Amino acid sequence: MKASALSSLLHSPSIKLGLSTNSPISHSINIFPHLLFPSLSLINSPRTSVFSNPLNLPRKFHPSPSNFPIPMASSFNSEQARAPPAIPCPSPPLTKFKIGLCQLSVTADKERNIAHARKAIEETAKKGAQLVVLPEIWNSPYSNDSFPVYAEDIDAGASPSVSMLSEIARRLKITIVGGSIPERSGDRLYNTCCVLGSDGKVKAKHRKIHLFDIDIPGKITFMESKTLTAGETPTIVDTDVGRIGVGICYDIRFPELAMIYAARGAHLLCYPGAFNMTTGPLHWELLQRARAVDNQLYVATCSPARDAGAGYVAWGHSTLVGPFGEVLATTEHEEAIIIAEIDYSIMEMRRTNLPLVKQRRADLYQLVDKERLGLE
Ligand SMILES: NC(=O)CC(=O)C(=O)O
Repeated sequence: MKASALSSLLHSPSIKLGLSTNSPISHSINIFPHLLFPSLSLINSPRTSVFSNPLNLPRKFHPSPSNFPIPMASSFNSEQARAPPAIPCPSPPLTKFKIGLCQLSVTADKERNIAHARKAIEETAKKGAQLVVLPEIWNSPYSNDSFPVYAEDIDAGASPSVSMLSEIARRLKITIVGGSIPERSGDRLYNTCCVLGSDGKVKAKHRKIHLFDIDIPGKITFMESKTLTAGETPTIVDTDVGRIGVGICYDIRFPELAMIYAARGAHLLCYPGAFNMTTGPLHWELLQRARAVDNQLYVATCSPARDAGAGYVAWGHSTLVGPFGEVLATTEHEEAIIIAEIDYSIMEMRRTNLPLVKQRRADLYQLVDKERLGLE
């Protein structure tokens, strides 16, 4: 590369962003020194299929101090590993409380499902739970045929399911992460979770961001995108029991969402979810523990109970995982109410034991929260 071409590249805005560790979006753009200095790296680099080498990067590029200056530990700028910088976890309103996970049976009878959920929430609160979590799609069968039929217009106040949650949250003075229901908004349908505060108000509404489209021939094929529209925003909310990040089922497979919640100061992530008989045994617990241990926070999931005769058979196994990746409470596939204790002082202790936040290498990578940066 000629010196003048190199100079104009280095001074172009995109290259400046790529090289600056202080820029909030610097690491969302991949600029590699060997692309600027091809002679350093292209020696012995055979071209192969774009699939095995999608960025077409040279295969034999070995970063070394001579072509990649290694920063001193003090210049890692770990607080810059999140853009914008992570918000420290706020002091939660309480340190210890009981969470209740209602693994409910779901039928084709919506009125029965609502009455049944009401009873289960009452029972869970009686057992001391200050936070109650419901399953994904608890008022309707989980099927593309059912979603339009069972959908409710939450924003129009025409949702018997959310009205029930609101009434019971206010009466029992508890927080409810209301599983999810099919939501109708104009001509669109969403898979939506409402979080109810102890005053009965809807404090947050999360629309499933990642739609579950799966095709494993002979095992499971399901296309949520046939009927549903994806939500557009992460959802994090301050409640009487701490700062909660919400995802629905398939959302748990995307670590970036959980990382964004952690960077926004979440204490607890709640994922109402209905994994299935193919992916459930292998991935359900693994994903929960991964999200918890990576982010050093609590993760709670709540599934419908299994109905072997249903079109979509849920795995069950609602679970609470602690900030060290430990399973604190779980169940099998039948209907169940799980009561477990959350103690945020343990989370603080784990973060002191293993200070991942301070040890991040902002000089090598960065997570960009586009919503907080106003880049959406
Ligand atoms: N049902 C889902 O949204 C997700 C799921 O079952 C899986 O990811 O597997």
